[in-house]
Amino acid sequence: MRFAVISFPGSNCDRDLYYAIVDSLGEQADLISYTSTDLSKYDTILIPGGFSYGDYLRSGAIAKFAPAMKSVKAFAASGRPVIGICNGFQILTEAGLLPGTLQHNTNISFISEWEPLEVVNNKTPFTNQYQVNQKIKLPIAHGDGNYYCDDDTLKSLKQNHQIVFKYRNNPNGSVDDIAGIVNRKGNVLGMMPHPERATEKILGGQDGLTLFQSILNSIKVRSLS
Ligand SMILES: NC(=O)CC[C@H](N)C(=O)O
Repeated sequence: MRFAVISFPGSNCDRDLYYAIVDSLGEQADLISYTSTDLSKYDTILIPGGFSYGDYLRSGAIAKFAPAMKSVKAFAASGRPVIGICNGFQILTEAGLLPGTLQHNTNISFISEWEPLEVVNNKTPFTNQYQVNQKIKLPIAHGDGNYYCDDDTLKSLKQNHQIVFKYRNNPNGSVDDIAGIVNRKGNVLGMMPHPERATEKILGGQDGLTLFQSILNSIKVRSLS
């Protein structure tokens, strides 16, 4: 299984993701540049956290124009898994691959802490190894994590079971306590918490490793069918 981690100017969680895949999960990964356009040898694309282009204009607003993003869109359209974590989630909403947007946290502060979450939907390629309603704990580290969408979008997110993770103690003002969503097809995930920072006990918890194991499982199941 081969994962691509796309580094943008200002990404700072790309190495954490690489480490999580190679050392914690035991699979192959490449750190690739935002200028790369050939994603053909990868099974999953990971868009890491950080401050791409210094968060100028809005978080993720400039990264959406990076050459790699055209290929990410084609990759997503083919039904293969794409994950955006934190700034990666912001990039995916800006690129139109996920609905809604990420606003400043309601307290206008950068929040860095471990956060209790609930797995709302375990029928996705990213969560199939969790139990439904499982309580987990992952770190967050963001200033713009306040997920917003209009009422119609929220209604359709609920109807299509696109809400995947919820905060149990909403830290940033996100509508409906949303911490992570998938697209309608279910193959693109965006989430503000950092699973890559919770893949070993020594890091404070392993609840993030289950997410990467879920992807492995879904790719294996797909290749058998
Ligand atoms: N850890 C991150 O990815 C930070 C995301 C983002 N730039 C913010 O502060 O909101």
